[in-house]
Amino acid sequence: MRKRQVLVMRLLSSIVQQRIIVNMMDVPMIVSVLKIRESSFRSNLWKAIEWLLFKTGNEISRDFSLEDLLISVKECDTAARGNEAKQSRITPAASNNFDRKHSAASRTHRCHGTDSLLPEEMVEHLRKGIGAKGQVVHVEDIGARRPVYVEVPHELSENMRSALHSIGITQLYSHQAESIQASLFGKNVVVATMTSSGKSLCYNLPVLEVLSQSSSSCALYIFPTKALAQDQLRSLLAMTKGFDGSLNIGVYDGDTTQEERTWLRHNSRLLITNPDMLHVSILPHHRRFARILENIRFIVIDEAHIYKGAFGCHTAFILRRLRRLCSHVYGSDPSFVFSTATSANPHDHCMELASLPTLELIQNDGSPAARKLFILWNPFVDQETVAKNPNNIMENGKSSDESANFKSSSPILDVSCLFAEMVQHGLRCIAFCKTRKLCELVLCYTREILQQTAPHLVDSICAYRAGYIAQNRRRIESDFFDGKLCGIAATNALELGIDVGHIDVTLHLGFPGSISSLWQQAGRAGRRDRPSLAVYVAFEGPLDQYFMKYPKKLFGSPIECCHVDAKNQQVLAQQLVCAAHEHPLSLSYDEKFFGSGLDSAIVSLKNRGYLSCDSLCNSSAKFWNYIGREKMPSHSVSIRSIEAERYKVIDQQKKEILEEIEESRAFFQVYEGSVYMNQGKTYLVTSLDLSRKIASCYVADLKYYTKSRDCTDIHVMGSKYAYRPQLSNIQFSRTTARADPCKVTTTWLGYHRVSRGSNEIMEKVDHVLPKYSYESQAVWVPVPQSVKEAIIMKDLDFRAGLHAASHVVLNVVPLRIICNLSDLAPECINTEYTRYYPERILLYDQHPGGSGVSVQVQPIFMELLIAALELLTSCRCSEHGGCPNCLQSFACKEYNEGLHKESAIMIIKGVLDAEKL
Ligand SMILES: Nc1ncnc2c1ncn2[C@@H]1O[C@H](COP(=O)(O)OP(=O)(O)OP(=O)(O)O)[C@@H](O)[C@H]1O
Repeated sequence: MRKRQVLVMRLLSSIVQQRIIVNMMDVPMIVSVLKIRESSFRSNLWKAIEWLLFKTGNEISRDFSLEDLLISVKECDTAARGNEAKQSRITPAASNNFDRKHSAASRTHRCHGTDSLLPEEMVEHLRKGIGAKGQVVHVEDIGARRPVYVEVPHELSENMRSALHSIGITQLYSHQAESIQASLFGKNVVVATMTSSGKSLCYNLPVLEVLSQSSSSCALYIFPTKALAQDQLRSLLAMTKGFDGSLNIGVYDGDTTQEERTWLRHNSRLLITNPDMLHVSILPHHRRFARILENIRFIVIDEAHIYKGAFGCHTAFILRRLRRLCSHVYGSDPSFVFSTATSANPHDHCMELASLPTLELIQNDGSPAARKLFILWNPFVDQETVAKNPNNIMENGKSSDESANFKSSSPILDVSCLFAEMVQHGLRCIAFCKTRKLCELVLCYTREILQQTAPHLVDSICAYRAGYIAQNRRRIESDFFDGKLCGIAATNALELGIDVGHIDVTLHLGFPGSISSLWQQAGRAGRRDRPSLAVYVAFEGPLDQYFMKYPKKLFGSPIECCHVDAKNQQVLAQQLVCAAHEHPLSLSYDEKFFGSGLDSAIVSLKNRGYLSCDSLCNSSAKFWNYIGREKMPSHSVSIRSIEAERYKVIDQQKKEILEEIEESRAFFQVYEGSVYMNQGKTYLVTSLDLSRKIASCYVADLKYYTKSRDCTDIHVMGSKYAYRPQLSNIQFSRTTARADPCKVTTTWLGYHRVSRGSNEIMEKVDHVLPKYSYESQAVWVPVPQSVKEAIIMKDLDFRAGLHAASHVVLNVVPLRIICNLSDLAPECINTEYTRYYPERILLYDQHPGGSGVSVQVQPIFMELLIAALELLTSCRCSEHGGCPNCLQSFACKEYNEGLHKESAIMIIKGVLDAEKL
């Protein structure tokens, strides 16, 4: 009783003290929560206090906020009804899932130890500790690989040998010697060996050898990111310390000052750049680079596997523009060296990328690799799995069956607990997360855990993702390298080979989209000769659960192909305009670079007023000159589908820029009233200035998060208009999937404030923002009218069926195509609107300009429908809204509302039947 009194006193004083905060926040919000609970509030007050005490381990000295109490009232009310697993209205988006389980999970065992552990020891530690419920469903032991060393080839001069010595290398791996010899022989080479297998030396040694033999020879290095370019500059400068000063190695990118640019153009012999810079600066102004282009001996393309999708397609044409200028204007014929991650087709991919006649593939990896243990971790482990697994006997002798009714079921929480474990036990770790938001959440929750288990380590971890300003990213990279940080929650921005020093463990929150990407990420740990650990934590989605069930499919499957579509007519047209601006086009000379589509593309560009020619010559000898209106056509061709318009997110207290965010994301993430996360801290956004493109926010400890209310319309261009408000009467006699250009338009309605504790909507706020539109590509198939009628006859929800069908097709795409799932989105039907939606199953490329995935999906659409039907009919869930194993989707813009499984089954069957007609 004494405890109760103390607590109530503290609670009341806390409420009084928090009045200002309450005022600053949102009084209506608090009142609305109170109203919802009015009837049961008093009777539940004591229960809530006890609940709060229980949650915080009887820590009566802690201050509780009013919101803590309100949330506890709801929690204990829910728990008392024995309904802890109650679904909130908006399950199961990842963050919600976490929040729903967070309070329960915080009561589970946490390790407070900080003794050093080796990666192998960590496996047992996890099995006995936070993984004692059987979450470790598989451990793949990937044995060590012994190095195959060879002598440094005699073709390399004494100068190169001493350069190697200066960086501590006396012997080469066999693949390095093989590729160096091929390059010195003048061949085009692609090196496709494991991560950290010393691929950089494969190009650095032959390039430096040739450049030091001839004082005019030059080389161009192309890296996909600025960070990699800087990393390479550091390695090259270290290697060439003893060289004479004539190389003048430098980075020429968007961060290079005008003076440096001029100096590099005049003096550099080894220029490091990126495809964007080639596209908008170097090629359009090629005369300024005449010295380099006349003497160019090597073009090096690092991380070639990155060049796929729309970016890959543009880069392929940029390389063709570069090669043609070298050939037609400067009389040079450089050799290519590609370095790429292992894939099923590195040779074909790189040949296509640069349109090369020959290319030598080097893939017999001679580098050593230490042992790696690869854990598959399933937070959704069921009794059956646990019972079957003999490893799941806990230390105290109890079979884990006894606790199998526990489902931790929060991958985000599990990754956060694992992250904290690694850091606590001295293992340097990267936690890879699929999205920026997940990355922030993992950081935030890991810090919360460390606050309880090892507070001195809270600041030793941070997040790393796109959006942070370059200066902050460089600081994080060097702090990690120097050991000031021991863990990073990262998106795939850290998947590429930036050297951040030794890493012991990689955590993978969900399947990253391709097996090759998973290996690429896991390869970041255990570089050099130390054993390492990887832990793949599954989401509840079908693909993750499939790999958890059948680990052989993950570890035994060949790595996927990497495709670049250098025949895309839209991209060809855009790039030909740029090429013609640089140097007149000719059918006779340029077909070998641009392919057989050149002729018709030239005619079309002539008709559109971009090209003209001297009409006296015959068609193949004609030269086509650029006559378009834009002074610099490359400036209007976006090669990464990256939007030029960005919003600055500013911390109004510290007056510093936290992030620069793309316009399309800004309206989802930093609207007025939204809760925004950065480096694990939560901020409240106070304004979004559309004219200055600035979002202002301040740090706020909020117990709710926000979800934007919006709806996205897809208008397939060239087809019937998508959103006419009346029913369509078009009958489709036959269904055939099509890939078409489309216009994607998002309309904002407002947002919800959602409680972090209970996941219930606290308040619905309306607001208006300008609509956001962009052009993209969609793949779609019409649904026959007869199917619609049959569904309506059965009194099922047709719209919800369409919505569910597009989800489930999206869910099976990764079974057939290597892609980043965030590239593609399903057409989601908004439940707030009751207007007409076209009868179709549709997926679209999420990035402005399109990423090329829809086009890849089109020929296999029917196979995907068959797989989707299998998935739906084999899933035993009985809810209309399905489950994350079948039709729910992370990508759902409507938070998985308005879905209907039975209706989706009828729709997919109907489309497949119609296709057979
Ligand atoms: N012959 C060698 N003997 C010993 N160490 C080597 C040798 N070659 C390279 N290394 C070292 O191996 C490490 C990895 O090299 P590097 O970064 O070039 O690999 P990579 O294959 O390009 O990596 P990533 O796949 O991440 O791009 C470096 O520290 C490098 O110094």
